[in-house]
Amino acid sequence: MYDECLLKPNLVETKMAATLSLPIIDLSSPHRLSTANSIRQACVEYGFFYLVNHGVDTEFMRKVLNHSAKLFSLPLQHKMDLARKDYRGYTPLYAEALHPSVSKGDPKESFYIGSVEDTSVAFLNQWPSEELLPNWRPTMESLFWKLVEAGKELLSLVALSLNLDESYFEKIGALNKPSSFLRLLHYPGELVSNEEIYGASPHSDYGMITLLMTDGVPGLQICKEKFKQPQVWEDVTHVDGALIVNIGDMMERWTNCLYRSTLHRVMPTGKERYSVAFFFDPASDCVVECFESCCSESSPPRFPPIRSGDYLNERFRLTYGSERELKCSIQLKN
Ligand SMILES: O=C(O)CCC(=O)C(=O)O
Ligand SMILES: [Fe+2]
Repeated sequence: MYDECLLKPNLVETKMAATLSLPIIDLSSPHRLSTANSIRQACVEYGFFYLVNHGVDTEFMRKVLNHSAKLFSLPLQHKMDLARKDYRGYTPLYAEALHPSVSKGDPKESFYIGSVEDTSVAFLNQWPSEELLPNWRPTMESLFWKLVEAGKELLSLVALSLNLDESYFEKIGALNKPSSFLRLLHYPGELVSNEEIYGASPHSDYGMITLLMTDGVPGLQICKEKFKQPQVWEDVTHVDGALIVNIGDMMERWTNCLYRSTLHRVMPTGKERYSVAFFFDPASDCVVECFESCCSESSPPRFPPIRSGDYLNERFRLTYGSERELKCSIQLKN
């Protein structure tokens, strides 16, 4: 699917990347049809847009990023006490690459929080103790709930944008215990070697939609035409108070590639950077099958139906290997 030359970007080309003006979508607008139309245009053209009035206020976003910075500044041993298990917890530097064929992991550390909404899995989450990081867990739980709320609201507009009933995703069971994940990210910033050409290697997200919070430090780039060579990368700048939303691979399958799951990456700038990604994915038993409004006789479905859980498991396996492999890579590094 990816060309190898993608992995060796020319740094000159990178520095000269053009800056995009992505569409801004107002989640609270009463003009739902025109908002849905703008979403459609954004998803067809970019697969990315900014979301404003989404219910997570700027002050709270700052608080979340501060809490995230506190976690990552803990001594490594404290963080390793929360090492990732069942896809939840701390992942150290270089332990994973978002592009499956990058041999060395990405120079970033992350902390994963799985659904707090689904009580059958919420207990799997790992939390720093209240003594170590006061108010950390309630802050992240509150963020989780706010993003679930924003995600559901946004999906009703996405359904409308595809000429479907506003409650379509609910009706097909996608939102009944959605498999959502928060990924707190820290890119340390200092360039350790010339080899480290990425903060996060090129990838598309696997799921339905991603809502991303950034701290203002640049680095995020997108490539609209993932199969075209040479690839053209454009900068996505931070907009204060806005979330950056992107379409994932499952939504691309659902829409028969009408909506793009756009390739993106994070380039290192030498500056420390924090971000928080919220992956809002369908419930695992929801079947992802081309929407009727997205196929016709002349444009038949390009992908067979697939259970969301099966699809995600396979993508996770390719990215993370098994949890056993993760433990080995951690031991080697300490
Ligand atoms: O850190 C960022 O800005 C993007 C992160 C990202 O694309 C991801 O975690 O999937
Ligand atoms: Fe991503």
